[in-house]
Amino acid sequence: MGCCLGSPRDNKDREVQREIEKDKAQEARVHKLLLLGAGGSGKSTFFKQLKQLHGDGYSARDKEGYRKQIYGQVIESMQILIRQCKLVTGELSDEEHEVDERTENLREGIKDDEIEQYKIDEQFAESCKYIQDLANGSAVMNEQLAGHVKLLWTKSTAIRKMFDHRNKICVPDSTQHFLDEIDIIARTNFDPATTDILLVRYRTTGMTEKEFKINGAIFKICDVGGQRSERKKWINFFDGVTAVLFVVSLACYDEVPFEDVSDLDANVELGNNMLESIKVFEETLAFSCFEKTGFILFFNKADLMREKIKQTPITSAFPNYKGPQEFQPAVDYIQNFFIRLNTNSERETLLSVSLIFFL
Ligand SMILES: Nc1nc2c(ncn2[C@@H]2O[C@H](COP(=O)(O)OP(=O)(O)OP(=O)(O)O)[C@@H](O)[C@H]2O)c(=O)[nH]1
Ligand SMILES: [Mg+2]
Repeated sequence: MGCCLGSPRDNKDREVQREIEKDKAQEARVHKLLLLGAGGSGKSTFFKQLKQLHGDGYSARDKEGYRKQIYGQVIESMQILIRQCKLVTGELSDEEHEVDERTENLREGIKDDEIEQYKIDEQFAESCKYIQDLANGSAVMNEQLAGHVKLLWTKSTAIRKMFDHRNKICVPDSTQHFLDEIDIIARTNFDPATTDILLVRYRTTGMTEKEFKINGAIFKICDVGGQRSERKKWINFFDGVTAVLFVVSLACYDEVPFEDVSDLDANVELGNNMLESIKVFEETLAFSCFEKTGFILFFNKADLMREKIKQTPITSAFPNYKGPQEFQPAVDYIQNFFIRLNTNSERETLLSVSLIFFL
């Protein structure tokens, strides 16, 4: 036997060692980027955009999932709009009313002599009942349902008026897009377009990861849920993170957090999504495992903010802001506010980027 030939066992060990080293080298080449941010800030939308631009696009299975999410959003939004109209006009039974006690702040935004305008006309009673009777979490669509949705959306002034308060009742901005297109959505062969896929609102649970090759470098991007209950799981994904991509919605400064509307045990003290976002950012910066981790801040939903600032000043979240209620100075203020929250000089400089949205 030649001296350089080892036993089969030695050979096997060497092979395993080689495999481990190969894996390590491969891992070292992969940059793990963790998408963090409060619920609804736009993490999954960014992830979907990457999938479209740098991944293999959306499979038939993905599209089937998005189709259901769109049906779910249409139904849930309509149920909320009907329910809130009934709440403000005092038409809910005592039992139902109790559940919705926390949305009383909505009443503050409506003058007493305007309340009657939120009463859904009797002619829409059947449509309201049909939609309200659908089980929680329904994600179905058919001609009859689409007919009821369309009738309420196009003919009921109360529903339209309630939609104007969507920031307080957790109806996503993008619901308008889907309600306007209800005829297309209801077709049996409805094939969601890229815009539909990017606009659909679906609260992430758990974590989704995917590798992307961008300009020769390999990035593993991890998308997690940002709702309060989801944030408790974040720590499980902190291993080996190259950088945190922290997403902030510029348009959330007048929105009530989802949990403050839906969770009876929630601490509603904050009551504002921008303050929630600031709190989450501060908490994330404070994790000891991120002491030397680079942070990239993404300021998102600039298109919505540009419109919103014409009506609503940012002082609802930033009472010390003294600048003009105009897009650019307000955005500069918000970006600086976040950047200054990083007091750790050892951490790589925060980079502030505005996401360019797809529309
Ligand atoms: N108009 C507009 N809508 C946006 C933009 N970014 C995200 N959205 C919409 O905002 C909603 C919430 O976005 P998501 O990506 O689901 O938010 P998220 O951070 O993943 O939320 P969670 O999964 O709950 O943590 C979706 O309906 C998106 O289509 C934007 O730049 N402009
Ligand atoms: Mg998400």
